Amino acid sequence: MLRRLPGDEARNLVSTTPDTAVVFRPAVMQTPAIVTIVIWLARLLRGLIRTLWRHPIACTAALAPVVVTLTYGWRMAVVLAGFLPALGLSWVLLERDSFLRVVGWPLLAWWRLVWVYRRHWQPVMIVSGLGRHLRGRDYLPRLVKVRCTSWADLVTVKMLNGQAVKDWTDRADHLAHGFGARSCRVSIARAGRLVLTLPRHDPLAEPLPAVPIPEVASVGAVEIGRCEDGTPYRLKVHGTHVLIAGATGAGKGSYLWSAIRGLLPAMRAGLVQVWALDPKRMELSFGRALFGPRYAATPAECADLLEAAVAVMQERADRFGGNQRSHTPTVADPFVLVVVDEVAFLTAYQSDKGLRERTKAALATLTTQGRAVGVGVMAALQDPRKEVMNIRNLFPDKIALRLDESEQVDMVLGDGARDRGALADHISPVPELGAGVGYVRLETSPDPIRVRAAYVSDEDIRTMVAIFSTGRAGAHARG
Ligand SMILES: Nc1ncnc2c1ncn2[C@@H]1O[C@H](COP(=O)(O)OP(=O)(O)OP(=O)(O)O)[C@@H](O)[C@H]1O
Repeated sequence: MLRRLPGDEARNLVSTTPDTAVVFRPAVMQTPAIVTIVIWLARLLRGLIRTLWRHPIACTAALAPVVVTLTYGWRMAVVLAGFLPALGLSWVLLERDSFLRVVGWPLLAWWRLVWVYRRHWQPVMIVSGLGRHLRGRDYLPRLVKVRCTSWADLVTVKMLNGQAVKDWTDRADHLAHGFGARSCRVSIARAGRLVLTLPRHDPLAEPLPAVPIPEVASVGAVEIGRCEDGTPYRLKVHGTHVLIAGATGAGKGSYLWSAIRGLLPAMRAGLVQVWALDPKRMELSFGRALFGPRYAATPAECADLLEAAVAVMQERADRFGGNQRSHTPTVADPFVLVVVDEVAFLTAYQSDKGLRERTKAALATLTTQGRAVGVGVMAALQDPRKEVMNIRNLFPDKIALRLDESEQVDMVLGDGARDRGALADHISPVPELGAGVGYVRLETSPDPIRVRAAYVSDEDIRTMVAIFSTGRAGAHARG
């Protein structure tokens, strides 16, 4: 008690047992001044060593002028003060990335630590309920360190003993606005430690032009757009099935077309076939020449085409059985990607029950058995409810674009995805800002990542058709 209560507060604490006149008053011992001074000096020393250890660059920048002045006189300090900015400027101009990595981001991190996070830590923790103020003392989670990247602050915190990750994910909004960020994503660093990702600006706010068509035929992961950290976003299509959910105008088309664009050289080489189901006739019909006879628009044609894909799948399964367990695309056995725009129209909205059941059965068969024999499904839909799409869990990879309701996020990405920062219901409905922006949760990681697909314009699709039919890849590859 003596250690925990500041000043003489302990002296005023009295307690009684109920219904008696017995009074307990704690004994207060005066600590000798020398002990207090030694403790404060030890703390000061510890603080200094910790600051030097954690912020070597900032400390060097602050101490160097003093050391130079004391050692070589003030003239040398002035000469260096004029020389160093020129050196720094040359470094920035010649090697910007290394300058930012070594000097820029650590300095910014130090500034943000002092000016934003330390300054607001106590009030934000207390008001959000993540810290407690008990009997004159603050019990706060520990702010361990701040790192800066080009677009976000990564704040490592040590939770209070007894706190759960959910306590933090539930307060992501408090944290974001408390520290002046648009959003806050919570991920686990290790037991008891979390990393809060607080964006300083949105690197995906500008639409991206279509990704150049690859030079080489490949069935590997296709570049679709960009991730929030600026790295290319590559979507695996071979050996999986992909479901893309988003409200009308969310930009589902740009995912379908970017995937087809990335596969174009492989389509020309005969290693990939794209089978297109276009019940709305507004999306895939634009590049119809790419699909040849494997294009369907009416519900009956769609059911027939899906059953044809099932037949290919079963024929391959019979042939491969006992010989090979995975598929390598060849001209004889190309990778078949069945692309379905607005799959709910076929599985829920169409009136013909017979066709509906045939479609559902074929889709379920393809998504459960297709990936090992080189048949994949990439489907887009607006409404992710189970009544509309009861096989959504058969798609290993899912992408949530702008959604109308917060509950729909977990329906698409799985339980807890929204708590972990997949705020698909907050994506802007303004096409320039939000179309093509989405959250992806990969099989290997529970933390959703924010991405934006490149926009494939009508002109880009026309170019793709020209390349595919005339073979002028080189002329248009960067088009
Ligand atoms: N990746 C993108 N980047 C920027 N703008 C985009 C992107 N994708 C689409 N848009 C814009 O948003 C509009 C709607 O896109 P799109 O038709 O692909 O949405 P959708 O989700 O397929 O909608 P619907 O379900 O109604 O067909 C496009 O006309 C375009 O202007």
